[in-house]
Amino acid sequence: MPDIVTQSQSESSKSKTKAKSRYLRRKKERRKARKSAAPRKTGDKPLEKHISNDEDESAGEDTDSESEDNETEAKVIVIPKTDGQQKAKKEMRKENSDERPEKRRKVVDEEDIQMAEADSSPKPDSQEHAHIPTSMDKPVRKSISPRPALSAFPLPAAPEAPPKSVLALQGLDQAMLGATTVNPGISISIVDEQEDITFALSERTRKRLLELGITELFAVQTALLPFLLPKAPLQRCLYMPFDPPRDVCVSAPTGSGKTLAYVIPILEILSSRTVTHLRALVVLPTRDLVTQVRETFEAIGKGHGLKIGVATGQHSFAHEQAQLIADKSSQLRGGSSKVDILICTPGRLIDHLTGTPNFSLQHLRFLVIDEADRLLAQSFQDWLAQVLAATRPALHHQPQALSRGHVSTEIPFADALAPNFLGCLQANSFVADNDETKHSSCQKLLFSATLTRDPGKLAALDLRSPQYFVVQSDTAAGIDEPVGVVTDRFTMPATLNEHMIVCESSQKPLLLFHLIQNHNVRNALVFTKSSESTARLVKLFQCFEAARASEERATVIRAYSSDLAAGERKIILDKFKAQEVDILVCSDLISRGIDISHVSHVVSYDVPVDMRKYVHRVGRTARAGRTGEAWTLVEEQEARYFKSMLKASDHLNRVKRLRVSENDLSSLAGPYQIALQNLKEMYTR
Ligand SMILES: Nc1ncnc2c1ncn2[C@@H]1O[C@H](COP(=O)(O)OP(=O)(O)OP(=O)(O)O)[C@@H](O)[C@H]1O
Repeated sequence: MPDIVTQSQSESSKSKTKAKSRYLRRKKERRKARKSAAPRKTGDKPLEKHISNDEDESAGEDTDSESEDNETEAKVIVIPKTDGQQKAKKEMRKENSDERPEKRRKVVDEEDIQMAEADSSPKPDSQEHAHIPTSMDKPVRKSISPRPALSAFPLPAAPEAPPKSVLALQGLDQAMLGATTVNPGISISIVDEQEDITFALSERTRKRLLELGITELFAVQTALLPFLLPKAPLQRCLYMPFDPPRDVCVSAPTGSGKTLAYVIPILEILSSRTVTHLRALVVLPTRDLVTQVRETFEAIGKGHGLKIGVATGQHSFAHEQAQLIADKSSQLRGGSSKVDILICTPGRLIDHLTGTPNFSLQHLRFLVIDEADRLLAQSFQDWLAQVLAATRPALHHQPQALSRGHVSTEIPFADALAPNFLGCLQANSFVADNDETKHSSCQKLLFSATLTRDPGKLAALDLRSPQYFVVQSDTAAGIDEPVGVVTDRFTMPATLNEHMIVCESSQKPLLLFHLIQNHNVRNALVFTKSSESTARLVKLFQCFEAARASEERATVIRAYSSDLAAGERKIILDKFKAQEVDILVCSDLISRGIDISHVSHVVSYDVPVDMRKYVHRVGRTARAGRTGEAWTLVEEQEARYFKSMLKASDHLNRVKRLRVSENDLSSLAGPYQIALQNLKEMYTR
C-alpha cells in the first residue's frame, strides 16, 4: 500500500511539474506578445513604471511597493490602451479563465491621475510653479497628500467703541471744531474810558449803558464785541462788497446777555448811515420775544437816531405796511423802508416779503436769528430759503426781482441799489468802474443756549466762513473735547440750584402747594405739559387757596397759555413783571428767551420732554448772575427716563434729590380734599 501511495504521489508531482512549466511557458509567450503589441513612440522616455488596466497581479504589486519606497523618485507614465493591447488582453483572459480568477485590483485611471495633478498643483503665483509639471515627471499614487485643514478665521467681535467726543466730531465742519471757547467768569468794566480801547464803543453808547446800570460787559459780550466791532473803519462799513464779513454762531447759557451782544454792534455800525434802508433784521420765534428785543434796542439805541420796527401780526397787515414802507406806490428797485431795524417773527416776515411792494432785503447788513435751533427746526413756508434768496440778486438778474410787486424795464435809481445788486442793471445802461464780483454785505448772526450741532441744518444757512463762540467753563469741557458745541452738553448758569422730587402722580398738586407754602415762593413760573393742564392746575390752586382760608395774603396764581388772546397774555405778563401776580402757570410758550429778572423759582410740574426744553425752562431763573431755584416733579414711572436724560447730558450730578415726607403733606391734606371736591362740582355744573 505504501508503494502504491508513493507511485501515485510521484505521478501527481510529475503532472504538477508539467502544469507549472506549461504555465510558465504561456506566461513567457504572453509577455512576448505584449511587448510586440505595444510599439514605443519615437522620443518617448524609457519606461520606469507602467501602469495599465491589463497589468498582471505581480506587476501591480511590484508597482505599489516601489512607489512606496521611492515616492519622490518614482516616475509613472500612463500609456493609453492600444487596440493591440486590448486584443491580447482578451485572448489572455480567455486562456486563463480556467486557471485562476482574476483578483480585483486597485485601478488607477488616467482621469484620476489628471485630477490628482490638478488638485496638488501649486498655486499660480507661488514660486514653485516656475516648473510646470507634466504627467511624465509627476508622482501619482502617493503624491496626493491629505489637504491641511483650513486655517480658522477669527470669530466676529465688535470693535471697541470710539470715545463719545470722537463720535460727536463726526460730520462737523472745521469751523465748529475751531470754535472760540469763552470763560463765563470773564467780565470787563466799561466805567473807565481807558479800558474801552478793545471794543471801541462810542461815547454815546457807553453813556447809555451806564445810564441803564450796565457797568461791565458779560463774557459773551467781551468775545462778540471786538469781533463784530473791529477798530478798522473799513470793517465797520455798511457795505462790504469786496471783503464781506464772516458769519457768527454763538452758544451761551441762558441769561448770559446774548441780546446785548448783538444789539450793541448793530446800533454802533448802523448809526453811521445817512439814508434809511432796512439794514438789520432780527428774527425771533414768538411775539413776546419780539417785544422784549425791541425794548432792548430802544433802550440802548436812544439818541442814535435809528428807527426800529416790528412785524408780528399783532396789528393788521396794512397797518404794518404803513409802519415799514415809506413809498408803496413808486416802482423802486432798491426798495423803500421807514425803518433801519426790523424785529419780526418768521411768518409775518414772509408775508411782507411776498406781499409788500418795495419791501427789500438787499441792503441788509445784519441778519440775526435768535433762538436759532428753534427757528431752524421751523420749516414754515421754507422761510429761511426765502429770506436768504432776498439778500442776493436773482440768478437770472431780472430787474423785477429786485423788489417785490413791481415790474419795470426803466433804468432804476442807481443810488437805491445795494452794491451787489448793481449787476442787475442792464449792461448798456450802467457802466461800473470795477468789474469785480460784489458780494452781499449781510452778516448772519446765530444765537442760542442750545445751538444746533446738526450740520445739515447749519448748511441751510449758507454761512460764510463762520466763527463759533461757545461760552462754557473749563470744567465743562473734557480734555479730549475741544468745545461743548460738539457734544450734547449745555452749560447752565453757575448760580442755578436744581432739584428733583420723585412722587406719585396723584400727589403732585398737593406737593406743589406744599413747596409753595413751605418755601414761601413768590415770583415763580410753573411749567405744565399743555394749556389744558395749565387751566386745571390754576383752578385747583385757586380752590385750595379759598379752602385754606389763611390769614396770610393769598397767593395770586394765573394761567399763561396759547388759549389766551395776545392782549390778555400781555396784560398777565405785565402784571407778573409788576409782581401783582405771584405765580404764572404756563406751557412751554414762554420757556424760551423771556427775561423777567425777579423770577426766583422755576417749577417743572410736568417733566420736560427733552434736555433742550429743560435747559430753557430752568433758564428763566438765575439770570444775569442772580441766584435761582429749579424744581422738577417727577412721577415714579418717569424717574428712570428723566435721570437718563440728565445723565446723557452729563448733568445728573447737578440735580439733587429733594424728599418730602407724608407728614409734611398731612397739614395741607384737609384743604386739599375740600379743593378737590369744589373743583369737581365746578366741572359738573
Ligand atoms: N453787561 C450786562 N450787565 C448787566 N446786565 C446785563 C448785561 N448784559 C445783559 N444783562 C441783562 O441780563 C439779562 C439776560 O440777558 P439776555 O436776555 O440777553 O440773556 P440771553 O443770553 O439772551 O438768555 P436766553 O438764552 O434765556 O434768551 C437781561 O435782563 C439783560 O438786561
